[in-house]
Amino acid sequence: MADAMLSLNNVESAYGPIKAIRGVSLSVMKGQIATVLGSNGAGKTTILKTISGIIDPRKGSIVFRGEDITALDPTYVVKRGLSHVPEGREVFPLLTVHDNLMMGAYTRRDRDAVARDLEAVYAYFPILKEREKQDAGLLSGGQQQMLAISRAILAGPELILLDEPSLGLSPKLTRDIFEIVVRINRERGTTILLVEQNANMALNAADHGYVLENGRIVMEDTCERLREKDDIKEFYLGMKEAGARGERRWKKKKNWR
Ligand SMILES: Nc1ncnc2c1ncn2[C@@H]1O[C@H](COP(=O)(O)OP(=O)(O)OP(=O)(O)O)[C@@H](O)[C@H]1O
Repeated sequence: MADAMLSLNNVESAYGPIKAIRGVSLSVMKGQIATVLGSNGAGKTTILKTISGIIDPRKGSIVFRGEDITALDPTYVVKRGLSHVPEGREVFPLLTVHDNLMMGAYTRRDRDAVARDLEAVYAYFPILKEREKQDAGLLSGGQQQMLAISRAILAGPELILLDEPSLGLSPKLTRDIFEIVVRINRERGTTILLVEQNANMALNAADHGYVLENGRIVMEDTCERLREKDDIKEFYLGMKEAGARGERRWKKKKNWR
């Protein structure tokens, strides 16, 4: 049985009066990819922001590599080995591709290892090497996603938090990026927590999954088993039953079986 690298215990976070996540408990096992599925506004981004210290939770605790990191400053959390790839990438548009990557490594002193990591990300994404002297703002959306993931690797993380890498990308580019994410996990042993609306891609890439609805976890299981569940097929994989019966089932309340 793998160890939990990250655990959230009964975490609640809010924006003023709006409770965005309530009583969220989840674990990410060392060496695995875990995913949180959920539709718009379910609270996926809030979970990641709460883990990385951008938002302080109102309740609950977060343990990373055996240490309580609840509400710690994001800079400290990064130094402990946790990198966050935010939704919308947030690359520095006026810095070159190379300088964006080096921003990821700026707290590191192990220069040789940084140089090896730079070579590794250029091998995963050769287009970044080709364009290393160009401003990041000139890259396409998909290339900026590659850059954001690569910048996270340059921080030398044990765990990467990945917020909707498929956002705004074509199906082909989404597949390509997911393939590299899985390789990063398998080849480098980096643990990954991925939040996604694209359930199909996420359930194929990840080992373990959680379903988030209105800020609460309503289901968890291995991704292999989640793919076989009726509610997941219907509501997340779009495999509606045909005809009137299917229509009735579609309208009925989800009961997460
Ligand atoms: N800065 C904010 N101020 C107020 N409410 C917010 C803020 N950010 C998010 N929310 C609310 O918190 C809830 C959860 O939002 P969150 O962004 O975490 O969801 P999400 O699952 O990541 O959605 P999406 O897939 O659309 O990015 C939503 O009801 C949202 O409206």
